Amino acid sequence: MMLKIENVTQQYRDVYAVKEVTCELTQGIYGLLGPNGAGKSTLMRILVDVLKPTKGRVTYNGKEISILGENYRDILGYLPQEFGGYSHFTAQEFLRYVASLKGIDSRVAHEKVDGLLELVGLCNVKKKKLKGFSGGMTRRVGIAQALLNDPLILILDEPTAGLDPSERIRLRGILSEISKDKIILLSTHIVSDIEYVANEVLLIKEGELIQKKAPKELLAALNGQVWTMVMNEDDFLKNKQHLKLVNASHLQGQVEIRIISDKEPHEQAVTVEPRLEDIYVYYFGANDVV
Ligand SMILES: Nc1ncnc2c1ncn2[C@@H]1O[C@H](COP(=O)(O)OP(=O)(O)OP(=O)(O)O)[C@@H](O)[C@H]1O
Repeated sequence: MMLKIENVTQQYRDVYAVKEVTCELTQGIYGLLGPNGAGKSTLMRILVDVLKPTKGRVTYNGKEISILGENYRDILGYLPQEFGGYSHFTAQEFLRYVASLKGIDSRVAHEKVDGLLELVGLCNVKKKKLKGFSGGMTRRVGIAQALLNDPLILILDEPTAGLDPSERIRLRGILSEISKDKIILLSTHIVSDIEYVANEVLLIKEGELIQKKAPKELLAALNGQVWTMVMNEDDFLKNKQHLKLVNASHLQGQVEIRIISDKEPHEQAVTVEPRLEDIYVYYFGANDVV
């Protein structure tokens, strides 16, 4: 099972939404991580064949996905970023409807739908209309519809958007459970979504794939470059703009900072074990640490 992305580029006038992305995905969970506008949704839309790239190609087991057409869609599950509508349907009706569009036999579909409602924790509200659902509940319906045809390739665009922490944890469990025979690609800009489940993390910046590694390898590369120290507020304010800051905790005139630096930033600074959040700041910066 191999999804191969070769020199995939998507250009809008002078903007490259995706630029020369080349990589191979085999069985496992991949986390696509990048800031807003990095090109995650565009790449995913290309991978599910709703958008034809300006350049490059995507193949599944050696065959171009656009040529595979229906055969490709049969093994594909997709949660788009904007998932909604169908507000007058109940959750169960909606999933049965999608199942019929996917050509699933109605008896099989009824069982499948109930199983998936159970899996995403919506059994007790299956007869309620979608218009009354919270953002997190709607997202879970979206995840269920992507799973209806037991896809071998599952593409989830920000599946955790709107989910509360317990729903996020539940989703991570579901993904691990079903990943044995699938290629799962999920996008997010929230590091903790993929820290525990992704076999590999793909970092995307300004349309380019800048890293594709196991979380452990990404973390190892930052060893010795993550530091913490305590400084007073005045010094912090003076030096703040020169620091690659991951976190700043203010307490009684003092600030405990966590920073990335390839050299010892101060004699009192101590190195700490890198986390994926540090990786994010290292590659993408952080402009909202105060
Ligand atoms: N149809 C389009 N026309 C013009 N520009 C586009 C179009 N679609 C995307 N872009 C641009 O391409 C870039 C990548 O967008 P994309 O939505 O793929 O990013 P993203 O990583 O999914 O962001 P977000 O996390 O905010 O959803 C952005 O600069 C966006 O403005």
